[in-house]
Amino acid sequence: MIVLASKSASRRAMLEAAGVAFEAQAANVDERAIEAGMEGARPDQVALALAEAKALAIPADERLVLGSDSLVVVENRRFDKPENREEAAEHLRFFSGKAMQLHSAAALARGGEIVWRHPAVAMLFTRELSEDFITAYLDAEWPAVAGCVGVFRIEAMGVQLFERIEGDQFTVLGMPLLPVLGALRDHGELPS
Ligand SMILES: Nc1nc2c(ncn2[C@@H]2O[C@H](COP(=O)(O)OP(=O)(O)OP(=O)(O)O)[C@@H](O)[C@H]2O)c(=O)[nH]1
Repeated sequence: MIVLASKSASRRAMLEAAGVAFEAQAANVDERAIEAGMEGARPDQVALALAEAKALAIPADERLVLGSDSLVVVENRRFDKPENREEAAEHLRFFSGKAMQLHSAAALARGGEIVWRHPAVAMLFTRELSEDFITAYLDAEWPAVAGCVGVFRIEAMGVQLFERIEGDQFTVLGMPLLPVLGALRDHGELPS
């Protein structure tokens, strides 16, 4: 059985639906401190570093530990999860009419060493969002989207934000599940 170093309901749901046996433990990682030390790094490098830090944060003897991280980039600005509803509205106003890169990375650790890592990115094209829409959207989706980078749950009303999406659906949900399953097979955690 692997350890999922995450408090993310979306990541847990992906592994459960895929039939992966796992135990979830939140990883106690200071994400802001790691990001602060990576000024100038590419967003895929930051997401990978955070995924690795989470995977390494759980002492699990010889069990595989899976860490993952997602972040959003719009016009070279990086966005984490909104702190409050006002910030969520600000994020949505900025995203309006723009292309959003959603980086989701994953890493596996065993015995305190990273044994596999994978960055992934999806492109989401946000339509022009009116102030009335933003208010009605947050009336319906706040605080459910407080834990979601990009201020959306694609499987819920978040889909109304976009005109077009390019990329893997799991990357959008927060973890590149297909490469993760391949790595679990390679490490004997899933039948080939
Ligand atoms: N339900 C849902 N969650 C999403 C979606 N897109 C991104 N997320 C979530 O947004 C969160 C991104 O924040 P992270 O810092 O990577 O992860 P976290 O939620 O803090 O959880 P940890 O893995 O414990 O760090 C993750 O939980 C993603 O699963 C989506 O479309 N739907």
